[in-house]
Amino acid sequence: MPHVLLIARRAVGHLGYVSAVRVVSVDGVHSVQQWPPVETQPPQVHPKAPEQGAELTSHYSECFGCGEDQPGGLHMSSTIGAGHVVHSSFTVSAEHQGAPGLAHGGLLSCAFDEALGTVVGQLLRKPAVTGKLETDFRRPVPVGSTLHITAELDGTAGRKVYASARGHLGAPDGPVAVEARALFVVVDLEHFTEHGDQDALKKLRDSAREPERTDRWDINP
Ligand SMILES: CCCCC/C=C\C/C=C\C/C=C\C/C=C\CCCC(=O)SCCNC(=O)CCNC(=O)[C@H](O)C(C)(C)COP(=O)(O)OP(=O)(O)OC[C@H]1O[C@@H](n2cnc3c(N)ncnc32)[C@H](O)[C@@H]1OP(=O)(O)O
Repeated sequence: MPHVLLIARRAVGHLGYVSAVRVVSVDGVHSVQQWPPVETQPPQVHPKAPEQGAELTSHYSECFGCGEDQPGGLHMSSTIGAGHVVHSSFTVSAEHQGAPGLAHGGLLSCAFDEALGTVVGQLLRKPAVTGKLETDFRRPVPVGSTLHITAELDGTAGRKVYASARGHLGAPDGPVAVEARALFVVVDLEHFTEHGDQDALKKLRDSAREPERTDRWDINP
């Protein structure tokens, strides 16, 4: 029976290097995993990042994770927490099932991609994409339940940004049902202009210029 135990989160040395050490035991064979997997610098929150308590609006109205104009999306909402943290919530509906009455694991991973991308994008205010996403499913997540996800910036190494998240079932202090870790890679805006859809990019730029949306990230400053 696989078993994972989070045993330490510590600051090391004058650089403030943050590391979590996980002992993973599979069929009695133990291995130690370090997170972040490389030496990192403490994340530098952008001076224009939203303040603690700010309720975030969608970064893109057609985003599958948070967009209000995406009927089949997850419709997640997020709030800035203390330090390097964002709190997000995701309510599982019948459209998200994988087994009768239970959330599909891939959709849960998607919710964590969104929560982790939000903490990276909103606090660093740099364009970044998911390079790697790892998810641990600890408990079944029933339809109708809400996952309260706390995502945290763990450190940066050049263009690499490491973040991790825990999803509590039913309440912010409920049992942990899902955990995830991700590597995001900071990219130039050309990543989106070269590979993305031009009409959709124009829509995003136009909405970012709306006066009431000055809280939005400067996609094209
Ligand atoms: C997506 C929406 C963005 C819209 C922006 C608008 C507003 C933002 C504001 C707020 C944001 C709010 C919310 C965001 C919510 C959700 C976010 C969802 C994010 C996604 O869902 S996004 C879609 C899925 N995502 C992709 O579509 C990426 C496809 N991919 C690529 O585009 C390239 O693959 C890329 C760019 C990743 C790297 O390519 P590259 O050529 O630029 O750089 P390179 O390969 O050199 O990697 C540099 C260093 O990362 C290491 N590295 C890379 N990948 C690794 C891996 N898998 N494992 C271990 N290490 C890895 C290398 O080993 C090297 O490390 P080192 O520097 O040490 O050598």
